[in-house]
Amino acid sequence: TGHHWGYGKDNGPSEWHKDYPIAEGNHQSPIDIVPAEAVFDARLSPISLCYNNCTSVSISNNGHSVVVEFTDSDERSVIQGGPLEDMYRLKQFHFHWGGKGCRGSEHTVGGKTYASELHLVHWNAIKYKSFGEAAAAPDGLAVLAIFLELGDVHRALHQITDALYMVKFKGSVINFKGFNPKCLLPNSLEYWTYPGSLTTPPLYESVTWIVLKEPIYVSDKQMGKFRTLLFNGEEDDDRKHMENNFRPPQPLKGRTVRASFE
Ligand SMILES: CN(C)c1nnc([C@H](N)S(N)(=O)=O)s1
Ligand SMILES: [Zn+2]
Repeated sequence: TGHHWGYGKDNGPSEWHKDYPIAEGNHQSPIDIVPAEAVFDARLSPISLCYNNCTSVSISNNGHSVVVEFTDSDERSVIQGGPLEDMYRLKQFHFHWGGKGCRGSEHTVGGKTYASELHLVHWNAIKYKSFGEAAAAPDGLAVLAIFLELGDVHRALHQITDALYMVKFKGSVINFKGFNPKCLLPNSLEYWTYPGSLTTPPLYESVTWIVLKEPIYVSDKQMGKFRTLLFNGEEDDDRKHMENNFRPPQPLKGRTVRASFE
């Protein structure tokens, strides 16, 4: 039904402000991170990720990305520390990527784009009772962003890319238990952090972004499997490969980006 947001010419990021005026707000994401302008903050403690007995539930194609959902009814997979005052529960992770061989990340670093960007989305379960409630609060969400750079094959990512053929169409969901996202982390947890928003509608300005400096490396073949996903549902004859599902950088509007490292 009706006109829905997406990444095409008629419903893409430049059009979103019509249905979501906050798109032109002062705390929008992603942004271009300029390392030389980031402020080192010695008070920033290390990020603490406790994903040990995390509980993935499913992997699905929501028509915008491929999403791995987690049970967020307890404290089994949480992030804390760093710029965060409270403990945030992992709800889901998903990716943004480009077309063959070209840019696909949402955040950029001094104008450099990466092939893809992984977002681990968490919500503040200390202060709020649900993701929806948290999503409406400035300190409600925390998204950990990890860049994917083209290089050698990433062994752990195979668990994800080998499942993609089963969620080819929008609306497909399959069981995906026992996946622990800590296998997708780079060696260093050094990061930049700034106050921003969801990068897809409803674009709520409720996200503390934590962007890791060190990328993980994945092969072009693995990235190619993301592009076999489709934006459309099985019944839709108008087949469109899922690619370039990223929002370009938005104005910084005077925000300070802090760095956990010198
Ligand atoms: C409702 N949830 C979990 C999300 N809503 N928008 C999301 C965006 N994909 S992002 N990129 O995480 O801001 S994630
Ligand atoms: Zn995202």
